[in-house]
Amino acid sequence: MKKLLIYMKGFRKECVLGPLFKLLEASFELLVPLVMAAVIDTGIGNRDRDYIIRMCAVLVGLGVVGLACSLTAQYFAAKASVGFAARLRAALFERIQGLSFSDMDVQGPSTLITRMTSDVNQVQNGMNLTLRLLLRSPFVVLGAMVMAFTIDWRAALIFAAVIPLLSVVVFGVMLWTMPRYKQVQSGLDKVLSATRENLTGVRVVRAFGREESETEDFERENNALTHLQVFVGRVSALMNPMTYILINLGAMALIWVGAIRVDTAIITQGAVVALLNYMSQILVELVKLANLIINISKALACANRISGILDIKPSLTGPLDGQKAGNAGVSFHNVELTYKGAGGPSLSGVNFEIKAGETVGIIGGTGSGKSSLVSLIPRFYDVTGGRVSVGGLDVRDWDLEALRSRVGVVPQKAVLFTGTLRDNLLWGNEDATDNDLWQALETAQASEFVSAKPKGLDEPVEQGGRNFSGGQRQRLTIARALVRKPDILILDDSASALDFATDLKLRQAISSLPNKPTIFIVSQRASSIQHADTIVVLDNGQAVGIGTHQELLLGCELYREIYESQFDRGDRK
Ligand SMILES: Nc1ncnc2c1ncn2[C@@H]1O[C@H](COP(=O)(O)OP(=O)(O)OP(=O)(O)O)[C@@H](O)[C@H]1O
Repeated sequence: MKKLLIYMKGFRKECVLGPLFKLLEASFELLVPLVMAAVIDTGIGNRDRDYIIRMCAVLVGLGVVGLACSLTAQYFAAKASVGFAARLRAALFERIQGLSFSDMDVQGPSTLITRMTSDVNQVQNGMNLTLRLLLRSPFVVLGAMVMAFTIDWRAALIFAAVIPLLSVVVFGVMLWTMPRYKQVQSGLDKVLSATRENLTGVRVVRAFGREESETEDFERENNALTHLQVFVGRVSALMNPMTYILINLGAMALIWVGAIRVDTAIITQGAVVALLNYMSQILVELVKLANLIINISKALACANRISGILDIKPSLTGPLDGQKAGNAGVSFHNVELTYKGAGGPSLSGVNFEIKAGETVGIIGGTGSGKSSLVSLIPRFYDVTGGRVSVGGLDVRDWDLEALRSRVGVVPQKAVLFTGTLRDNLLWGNEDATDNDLWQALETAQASEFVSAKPKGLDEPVEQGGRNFSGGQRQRLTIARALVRKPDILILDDSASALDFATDLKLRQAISSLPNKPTIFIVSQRASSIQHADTIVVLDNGQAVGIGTHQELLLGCELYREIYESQFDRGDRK
């Protein structure tokens, strides 16, 4: 938490004024029982109507001023805590943007979303309550005790007996419930992640008719959470009757002792009422204090989890004076890649060299390592053995930004972002003109359907690009990469949803680009890569064949099998 306090910088005034106004409010509250005592003793005792009205006006005044102080404190506390949370979210977002794919794999997107949302909210809530109540509640408890002892220390001895008992009940329930609330939180996390997974995969769930079993699974998790919540709720609910029993016993004792002392004219009736008021003020504040402690401990746990993310040292950093330019030739030297936490290597002993402007086809069965191989070029992952070079230089010696600005990547999953088509295409190069965008769309075989849209480049893109078909999304992501005019273009199975004719036209258009990039085409279709200058055949993370189509047909059994199986199906073009 300490580390997070740097994000409170600039809110010093709010952190002082918030609690200060809360203390002022509490001071006015502590005066109320005294005024009430005066109304009873002097006003009612002497049947002095004017005095009663004056004192009632004082009570209203105290209430209004107290309310004003409370609202002011709330304003400062909210300003500081909301500002703190906003900065924290921004810092988290920036850190997550800087994480490597490897770091992201370890954390997982669900965890990162939880850190950015509910954890930050919890910390914001904890900060707000701390600013308002951390000083106020103990101040009222102490103040009310002092006032009670000043009124009549003998009668106030009842406080000395009741308050420790009250504290035992309130804090005992708090200590018991705190760890259970943690279990509730983790149950809630489970329900949330089940919901998220189910909603993201809703089409698959329906396609496989899994609605019933998914509902059953969900109900099981949900019922477990409900049982735990009800159980914890019941125990917490015991707190109120127990504290009220104690407070009423205390009140009875106070009235009993007070009556005797009023009879013997040691204290007045008003003083007894004031003592009763102080007792209930103490009760309310003890309950608030217990809630505050629960909230602070929850906030601290969340703050530690947030710190955990902020503390991650990005595992990928480029040297500050790294390589910024070079030709677009790519070479793999004895490359090995083992993902963090994976049992074995996903790539091993991969060697090949590609000259600038050549086209490389990468083919192999599912899970053979095709995506892993191309992800090493823009340094999405670092090799765990050997080296990958671009322009003759190890990618780890490149300035990371410069390296990535030269590579256009079209990932397997076509992802578009909410906005317009233009917004999405400008991701490739924000300075691109409309003419550049249309050229990229033309090459990506997307200009026809984009120009048919009523708003053209200004056509809205809904979340995830769901208002476009799979094939249209693929072509738009290819256009986005082309807008960058990359020196190296990686198409990771990005034409899988296109028909053969469109796929062919796309490859021809890319190959005839004026400054033809070095192109990596990952595909399961032999037809997509057979005209490449070099084809790399992967099997179980190893390059079992490297050469041209003709060479591989003669010398690589796996390639021949893939080709012939597709040829037989008539896939060949
Ligand atoms: N982020 C990751 N963390 C751990 N293991 C991974 C990760 N990505 C891929 N793998 C593993 O590495 C191996 C190669 O995966 P990769 O995605 O490169 O295969 P692929 O040939 O592109 O497969 P496909 O054609 O199905 O997309 C697989 O066994 C996969 O389980």
